[in-house]
Amino acid sequence: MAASPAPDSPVIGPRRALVSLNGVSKRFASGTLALSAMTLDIREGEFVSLLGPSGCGKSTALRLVAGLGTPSAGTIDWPRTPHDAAGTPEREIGFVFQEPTLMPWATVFKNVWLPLRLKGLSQAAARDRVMEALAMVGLDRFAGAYPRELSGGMKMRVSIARALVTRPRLLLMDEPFAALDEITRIKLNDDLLRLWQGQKWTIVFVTHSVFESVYLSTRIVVMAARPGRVIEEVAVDAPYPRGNDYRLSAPYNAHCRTVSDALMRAIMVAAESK
Ligand SMILES: Nc1ncnc2c1ncn2[C@@H]1O[C@H](COP(=O)(O)OP(=O)(O)OP(=O)(O)O)[C@@H](O)[C@H]1O
Repeated sequence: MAASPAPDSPVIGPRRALVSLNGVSKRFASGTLALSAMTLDIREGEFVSLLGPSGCGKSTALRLVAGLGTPSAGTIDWPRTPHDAAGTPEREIGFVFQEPTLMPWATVFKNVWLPLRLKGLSQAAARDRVMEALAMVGLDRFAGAYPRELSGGMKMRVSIARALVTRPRLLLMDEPFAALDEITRIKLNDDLLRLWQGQKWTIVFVTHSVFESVYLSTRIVVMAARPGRVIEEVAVDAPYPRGNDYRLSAPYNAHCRTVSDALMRAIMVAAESK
């Protein structure tokens, strides 16, 4: 079975909640109950994946955590984050979408500068941080390039750099690698883990892939649809750093089987509630 986590592994690291969802539901104006009574603590340093079939509310949950919309019921609490005078938490988040959504007319540098520019930082004042973010994703030599000159994987790296440039504590990633080919995806999975370990972020990662979730995560939240809800949680106790040996190991396969079984149960529960 799985080896014990290393002493400094995030699996057994600090356990304080950075953000807590308490009975969060979301019903859209169309009447769709996208999320029903979701309760989940995201603890500092965790890599949590939300896994489930299409329509189970993964993106809705992520968007609510980002403050892009409000819950219809329940609360999202940031117990360790300062709040402004109106009581709004000063979320320090970065958001990465499935599409890189880069400005085609702007250089890589200017794309990554955007969040700092919106905060009022001039190009000169932002330069060091933009270059630092580009170096993190291995693209500092491409600061002057335009998106059309980049491969799909490079565009996604730029999108990640743009999310990192504000130095967020929480990185929210909505199926960021789903549109990439297998080899690029494996490479970006490895790079993301390396960055996560180095920078000690907290990550919430939405995916459809059992294999990707087991490779990356400390914990996997399996969700079902109609209505969107949490069905099971699976802790992945394999130590980091994880690499190709882990991908080919018996513990990895065992975790994939456990998570795959949970996903099948989620699909069946949703089918019964049709
Ligand atoms: N703005 C909206 N207005 C109305 N319904 C919505 C809206 N956004 C999402 N939904 C519905 O809410 C449900 C959950 O959607 P959501 O996108 O969160 O699921 P998901 O698990 O992320 O799906 P996928 O994996 O396909 O991206 C779906 O039935 C979807 O059609």
